[in-house]
Amino acid sequence: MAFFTHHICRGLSSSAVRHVVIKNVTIIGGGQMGAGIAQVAASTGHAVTLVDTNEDILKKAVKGIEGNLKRVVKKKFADKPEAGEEFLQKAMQNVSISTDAGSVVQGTDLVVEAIVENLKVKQDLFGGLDKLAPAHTIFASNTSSLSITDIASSTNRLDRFGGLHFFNPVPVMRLVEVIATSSTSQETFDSLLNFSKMLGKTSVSCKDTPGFIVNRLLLPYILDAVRMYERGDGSKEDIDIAMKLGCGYPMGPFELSDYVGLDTMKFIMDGWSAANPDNPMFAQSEVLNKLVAEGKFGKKTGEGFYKYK
Ligand SMILES: CCCCCCC[C@H](O)CC(=O)SCCNC(=O)CCNC(=O)[C@H](O)C(C)(C)COP(=O)([O-])OP(=O)([O-])OC[C@H]1O[C@@H](n2cnc3c(N)ncnc32)[C@H](O)[C@@H]1OP(=O)([O-])[O-]
Ligand SMILES: NC(=O)c1ccc[n+]([C@@H]2O[C@H](COP(=O)([O-])OP(=O)(O)OC[C@H]3O[C@@H](n4cnc5c(N)ncnc54)[C@H](O)[C@@H]3O)[C@@H](O)[C@H]2O)c1
Repeated sequence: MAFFTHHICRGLSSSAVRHVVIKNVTIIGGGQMGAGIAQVAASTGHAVTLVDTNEDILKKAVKGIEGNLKRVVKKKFADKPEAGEEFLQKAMQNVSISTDAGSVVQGTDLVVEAIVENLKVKQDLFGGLDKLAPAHTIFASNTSSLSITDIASSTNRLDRFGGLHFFNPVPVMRLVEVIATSSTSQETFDSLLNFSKMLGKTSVSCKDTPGFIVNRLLLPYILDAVRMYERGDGSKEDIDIAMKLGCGYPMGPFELSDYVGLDTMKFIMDGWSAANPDNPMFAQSEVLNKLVAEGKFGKKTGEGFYKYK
């Protein structure tokens, strides 16, 4: 069920803006991003269905969400344990899981996709859901690097399609990039901005340009660090220490790469390399290719640039 509200948008003087109030959210992809988005949406009162093709991943995601929320409750409700327990119960009741995206989108206001960073796979998913979701349902992708316009092209709801780019770990990082394509309607864009606000996030408005704002600047930095290491100009440990202590970053580029996932990083690089074959920045990285070929995807598999076991 969708609700429409009218409100006066700050900065737009007297123009009334309509937006869909998002109550029911379907999040597709139960990996690190999908689980994080589900946690935040459920704990801010949204009815969330988390979907993955793999049931074990969904069970692990729910366990992770519960564990994270217990930590939050312990800290935030230290002197009100009963209120904390109620908050936890409510949030967990807001989460359900499914392996069948097609059946759950029928009652949803918003689909947020956080599956593998591959254009064809995302297009296939959205193309199928477009035929099943109600007309009012907004589709959004959490892609790191792909064009929202390209992903949306598999659907007939270009006006109700945008980008919601969250940051890892979602419960901690305060930003959401809200991306409008040239076809995204103002109502859809305002609905996505409002949803981000409801999640307690700060949003920035982005055009559908490669990497939006953050990754357009972050990618060259991380890739330059990998090249520096490959040339032997610095050890990964020293590069990480240098950026943490020299720039005040919470993680160095290799720690951050392991945290993001080297499989995802390679998908991003390969995609940009295909689109920009003459740009040496996206040339194949031997080190990255080797780690990914060995299944060393970073923190999530227990080893990447560093070992976590
Ligand atoms: C080549 C391509 C490369 C580009 C890749 C792009 C990828 C993508 O598109 C964009 C990104 O996301 S870019 C990536 C953007 N991301 C970054 O840049 C991240 C950079 N790293 C950081 O900001 C920090 O190291 C962390 C926040 C991860 C950990 O903080 P710390 O101080 O070292 O350790 P701490 O003291 O343990 O934790 C502090 C608090 O956080 C809480 N918590 C932790 N993990 C949690 C989780 N999974 N869940 C929930 N909560 C979690 C914890 O409970 C604690 O809460 P409290 O209430 O204070 O008790
Ligand atoms: N990792 C990050 O730091 C980060 C940050 C921002 C955005 N992103 C983007 O978010 C997306 C997901 O990244 P992640 O790190 O959570 O990946 P992940 O590998 O942790 O999770 C992806 C999940 O999607 C599932 N999946 C794959 N195809 C599916 C399908 N057709 N239907 C349902 N589920 C499917 C997989 O089983 C897996 O559980 C990617 O587009 C990535 O670029 C990642």
